[in-house]
Amino acid sequence: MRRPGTGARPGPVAPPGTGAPPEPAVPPEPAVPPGPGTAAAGVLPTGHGAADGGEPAEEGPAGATGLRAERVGRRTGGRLIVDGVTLAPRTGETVGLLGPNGSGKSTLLRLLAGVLAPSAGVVTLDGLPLPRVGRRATARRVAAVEQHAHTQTELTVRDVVALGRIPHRRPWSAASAADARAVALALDRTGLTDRAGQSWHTLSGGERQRAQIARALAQEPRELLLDEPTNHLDIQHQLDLLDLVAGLPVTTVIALHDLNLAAMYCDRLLVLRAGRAVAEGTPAEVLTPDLIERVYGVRAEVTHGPGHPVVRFLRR
Ligand SMILES: Nc1ncnc2c1ncn2[C@@H]1O[C@H](COP(=O)(O)OP(=O)(O)OP(=O)(O)O)[C@@H](O)[C@H]1O
Repeated sequence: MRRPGTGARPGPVAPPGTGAPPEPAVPPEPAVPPGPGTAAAGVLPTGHGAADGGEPAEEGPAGATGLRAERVGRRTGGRLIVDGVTLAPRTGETVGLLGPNGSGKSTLLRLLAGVLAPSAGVVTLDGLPLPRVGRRATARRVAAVEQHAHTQTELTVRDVVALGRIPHRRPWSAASAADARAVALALDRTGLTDRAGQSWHTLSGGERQRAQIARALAQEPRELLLDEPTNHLDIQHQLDLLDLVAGLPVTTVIALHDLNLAAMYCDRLLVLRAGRAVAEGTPAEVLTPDLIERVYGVRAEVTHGPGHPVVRFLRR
């Protein structure tokens, strides 16, 4: 991810690590059931199969790296809600997903995470379709934070963050010192260390959001999928969170509504409208008054200072 004003890219990708998308669901009703049957599934890492003990990870074709969506489509209720979208983030970059409400951003992220199965096209990890990668192996690579986490279970913040370690642990094994370190580091990076013992249910919306990010960090992913992660955050925490993500040596796909934050923090943008990709490129290439009016129906001025474009909306 780019740090605002620097244009700097992160270094090499971190060691494998993390996270867990659930086994891709199979049509006709493609939502994959949440993680291994626990009431905490709502806050579980997307897809990590705690119960699917260690299937060997298959190797993909040489040279194919990272998470890619190739011409993916998703039909739900007789309607194509994602339609032929290709997304191939380069290693270490941050791709912003933009588009109006209902344009398909969350659905695309869920397809990338393997939470939903595409009804057309394919999502691959290092060149292998996700179903062949297996959900546990995918979970060690890909962490996803959805918009609304929930759980019926009484969990502390530390418990929630520790869920991110499940893909790395052998079934039924106790947490290791490395697990404890990863959890402590994730809590620290998200400013939640002093909330670690607090009940999840008593957290504010913004604190829950940060706890979910901490859970994803504890997964130590190489690919991070974030669905409007700044939603509940005050401006300081928005910037802190995006700075944090910018400093991670991971490839990130992030759905954002704030065009200026997208311009500040993303290397590339993909704009969706009615499920289709309508623009892709750098923020300076994509964020034009014409595009903003066509996609959002809003007039805007765009100025190009050093670093990134700045969008100013005009009254109708
Ligand atoms: N399970 C479902 N059944 C029927 N329609 C669905 C289902 N899931 C999503 N949709 C529809 O698909 C479209 C895309 O939804 P999605 O949540 O991907 O959009 P989005 O771009 O993330 O929206 P927002 O910015 O409001 O979060 C919406 O019109 C939504 O109502």
